[in-house]
Amino acid sequence: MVSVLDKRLPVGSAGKEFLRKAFPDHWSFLLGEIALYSLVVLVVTGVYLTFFFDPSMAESPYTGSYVPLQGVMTSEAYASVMHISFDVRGGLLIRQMHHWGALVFVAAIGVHLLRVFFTGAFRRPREVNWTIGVTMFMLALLEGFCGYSLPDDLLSGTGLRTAQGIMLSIPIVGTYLSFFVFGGEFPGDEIIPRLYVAHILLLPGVLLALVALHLTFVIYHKHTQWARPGRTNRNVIGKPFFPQYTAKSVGLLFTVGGVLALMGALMQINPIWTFGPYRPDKVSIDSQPDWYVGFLEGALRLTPAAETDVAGHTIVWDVFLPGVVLPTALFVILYSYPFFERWITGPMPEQHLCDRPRDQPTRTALGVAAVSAYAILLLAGGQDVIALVFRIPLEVITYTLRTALFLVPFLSYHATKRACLGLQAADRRRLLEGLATAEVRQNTDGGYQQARTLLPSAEAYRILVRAEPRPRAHGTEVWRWFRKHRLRNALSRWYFGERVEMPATSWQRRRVEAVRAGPGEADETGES
Ligand code: HEM
Ligand code: HEM
Repeated sequence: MVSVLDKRLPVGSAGKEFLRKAFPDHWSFLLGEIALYSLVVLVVTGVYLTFFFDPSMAESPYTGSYVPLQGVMTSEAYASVMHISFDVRGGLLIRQMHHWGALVFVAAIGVHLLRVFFTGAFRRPREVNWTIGVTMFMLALLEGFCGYSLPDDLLSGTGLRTAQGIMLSIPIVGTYLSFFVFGGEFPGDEIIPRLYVAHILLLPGVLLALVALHLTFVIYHKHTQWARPGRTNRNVIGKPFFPQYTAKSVGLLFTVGGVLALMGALMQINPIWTFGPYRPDKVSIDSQPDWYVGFLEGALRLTPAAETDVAGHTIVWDVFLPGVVLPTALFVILYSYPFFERWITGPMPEQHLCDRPRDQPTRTALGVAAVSAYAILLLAGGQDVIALVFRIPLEVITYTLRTALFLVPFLSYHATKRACLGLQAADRRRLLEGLATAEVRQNTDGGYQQARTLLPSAEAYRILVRAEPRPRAHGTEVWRWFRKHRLRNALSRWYFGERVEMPATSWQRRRVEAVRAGPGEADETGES
């Protein structure tokens, strides 16, 4: 069969080259794969759910097997999810796997994004793949929100109401947008069928196409690797794709599937029967969105009320800023980050070695500050739960979190930058002083000294091989004073200005050159 195909298609040669591709090993490179495999679980479980889900908002009295709701008017959508949960064989398990899968999927993407950010894996030539990643991240959030809205229970209706409020807050076009999306007044009877098409066809279609493109780029650019003797900016050292890497990756697929099955079987999620079907006149005070929308909910809760009337239009700042400006700003920053860093770095060759976060103090500090701001907004999303559990007045929590939102990122930025520089200084000390041994030596004056050995070459290599962008001073003496260059130079000084210089004695450079030129490890395949 293989030879028949081989004679007709270029599978043999292309396949052989692909199967021998080297993939470097590191646990942090598994995060992208966890995202990939939870997406596989989502597609498989999602297809099963489509067999039973009915995306209709037509209402009728509930007649299913959950006794407390019998006779209550519900939509067909709600009744079908109740049917999946109580009557379909394995329905609740698959539904819970689907929901847990969604939570794990977005979490894996988030942590994968942070890995790529902190190791600088978005630098040339991977900027485009970063951009594709950010688009997938946005689509994943939308996909999760659409899915969460499908069961038409009180929680999903509350979420949709919030989304409509955010749409309405957009000046001038808000009302038209809301009418367009909902097909008239909220909630109408169009929104669930529309979200359904988006959820099972449109968004997964685009998402899967982008995942394919993303992985093609990973193969085309080759994967980044951590600096180790033999690993340079011009080669890739790792396990061949087949059989070693494939075996590991298939193992991970089964692990992700198994863990999600266990979670679906053992941990209840989104029990829609506790809150009942959505009714526009009812609001659930317990409602919490899925975790990945929590930061928006938190931002809405923390922003103080403020309105402005402009030419007969009311701008509701406390909804517009957190609901529209914040997510837009987040994605604009994410999209432009690699290009911003490149702009202040100036021309650099391709970068295939991962940065150690400590070697880029400003980038690492900015990342930690952003994560801390995100964590505070997420906490604010559950401010009512915190008030209830710890019996603290809601206002106290709100004011504390408002202050923390400004203070904590500022402090984390400076603390992280100091910590990175401190770690660089510790590296420098280890390079200069070597490692302490168990031997104690007596000198000619009778004093005692602990003997030291040179730092092992692998470790010296890791410390010394680092990308070394310097603050830029663009242009000639005259041009440098032009505003464009002044801003760029100032940003470059702030970004790259602080670093601990490593000793560059000739013996150390020679050692690095020696290991750099040396062969890779015996069990691994190198590829230029
Ligand atoms: C990125 C991928 C996906 C995410 C993040 C996601 C997320 C979700 C979430 C959170 C729910 C609510 C579950 C609940 O009832 O508790 C849901 C429902 C649903 N999803 Fe997805 N989903 C994804 C992909 C898919 C795909 C590919 C399909 C089908 C081809 C699908 C079909 C469905 C159906 C039919 C429902 C309604 C049934 C129900 O709520 O139990 N999903 N989805
Ligand atoms: C559906 C979501 C995603 C999937 C399934 C996915 C999958 C993967 C996989 C399997 C890899 C190779 C292994 C690894 O480095 O972890 C990878 C690499 C990469 N991903 Fe993603 N990813 C997703 C989202 C993102 C996002 C949100 C970003 C950034 C904004 C991103 C940026 C990158 C980059 C730059 C690489 C190359 C890294 C390197 O060579 O070191 N990806 N992705």
